[in-house]
Amino acid sequence: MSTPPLPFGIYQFEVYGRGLGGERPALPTTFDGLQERAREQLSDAAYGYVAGGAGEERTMRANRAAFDRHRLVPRMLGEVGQRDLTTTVCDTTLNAPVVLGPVGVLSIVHPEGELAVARAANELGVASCLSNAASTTLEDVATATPDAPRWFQLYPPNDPEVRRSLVARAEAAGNEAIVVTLDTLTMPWRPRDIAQAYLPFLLGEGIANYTADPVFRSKLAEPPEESPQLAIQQWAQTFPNPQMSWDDLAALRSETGLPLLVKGILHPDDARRAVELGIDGIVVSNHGGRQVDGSVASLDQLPAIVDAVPASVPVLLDSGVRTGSDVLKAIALGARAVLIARPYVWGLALAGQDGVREVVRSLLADLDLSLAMCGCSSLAQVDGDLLVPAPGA
Ligand SMILES: Cc1cc2nc3c(=O)[nH]c(=O)nc-3n(C[C@H](O)[C@H](O)[C@H](O)COP(=O)(O)O)c2cc1C
Ligand SMILES: O=C(O)C(=O)c1ccccc1
Repeated sequence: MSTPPLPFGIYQFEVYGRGLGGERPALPTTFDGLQERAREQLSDAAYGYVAGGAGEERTMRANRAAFDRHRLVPRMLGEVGQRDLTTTVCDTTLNAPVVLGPVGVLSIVHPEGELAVARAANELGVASCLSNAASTTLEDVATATPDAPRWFQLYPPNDPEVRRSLVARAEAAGNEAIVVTLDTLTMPWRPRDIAQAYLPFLLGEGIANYTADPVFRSKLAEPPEESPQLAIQQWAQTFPNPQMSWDDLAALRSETGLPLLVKGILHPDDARRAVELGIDGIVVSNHGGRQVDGSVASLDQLPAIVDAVPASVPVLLDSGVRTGSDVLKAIALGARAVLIARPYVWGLALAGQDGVREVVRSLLADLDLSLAMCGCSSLAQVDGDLLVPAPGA
């Protein structure tokens, strides 16, 4: 008989056990604490790039406020000694409803960047989604993630040949899904980066998937190794795609047999239209408040989008998820899973692979314990009945 896997919540006893020997966790144990420590350690430019958002950062605050407008109502005696946090998204079985979301240019916060994230995800068996704007090639990241689900995120470049080549490579590397992000077809107005006059790509960070791409390379007069500046220029011309249309999305749909999710959806009509095109999953997201200042909180749009698509289409959510109770609230409002970004990026900045692992284990432990104390032993039991509006909300 196989023994059931240890619950994620057991992590707290590991911490308390080490405390008996005088050891304390290496990292701060709250999001604000992590961010504050990272600020002390990183350059102003790198810190601002990760921490910042669009405009006055109202949408970043709106994301947090949206979680605060819902309150959980714990239920007693649910017989919750054995918990199951698994869920399924498209064809991928996840051991927990938390995915490490796509974050580009991680070399600006840690030399091991995306590789450290991939290794931490692999250790935990947690799903991760690699950004196409990574500092490491998708092939190297695939090698670092043999035992955990892995997705690839695409910003469709304005050159369809390069797009097809990236998709073919993502398939060949064994990714289980492609996530196409639609909310970043052009760089947004981000005052912190403008103040630093800092765009990491122009320094050649985060373009490894392009400089390694045979089609992209074939269009260069000289190889990137000999003329990095030329490659950067070509990337800067290939990346913006504000002309992208629904027909282009349909073309992408026809170019891959992998499950295709769209990320950045905030309106139910956009979700419906994507599903009509054969899209397999929706990520409700405002990009962590980094794109349109004053735009709606993603959590506030979640219920309408869940209602708009067939139950067979998984709806995921990101932007502002910080704690286990945030994950529960998103699931109670209809999300199949959530993505996180800045929390694990701060873990990476502070302690590389170990830091990512510690941040993600802590979140999963918090989720597992909160689930139990809400009287649920599986995610299927989490629904709207678990929530009430906060007073005044
Ligand atoms: C530094 C940084 C880089 C990002 N790069 C990408 C990217 O390359 N592709 C993408 O789809 N989303 C990207 N995102 C957005 C995240 O995937 C995610 O939607 C958002 O950050 C979630 O909000 P959170 O940071 O509040 O958890 C990035 C976010 C950050 C903070
Ligand atoms: O910085 C970002 O949020 C982002 O998504 C991005 C945009 C262009 C290239 C890489 C990442």
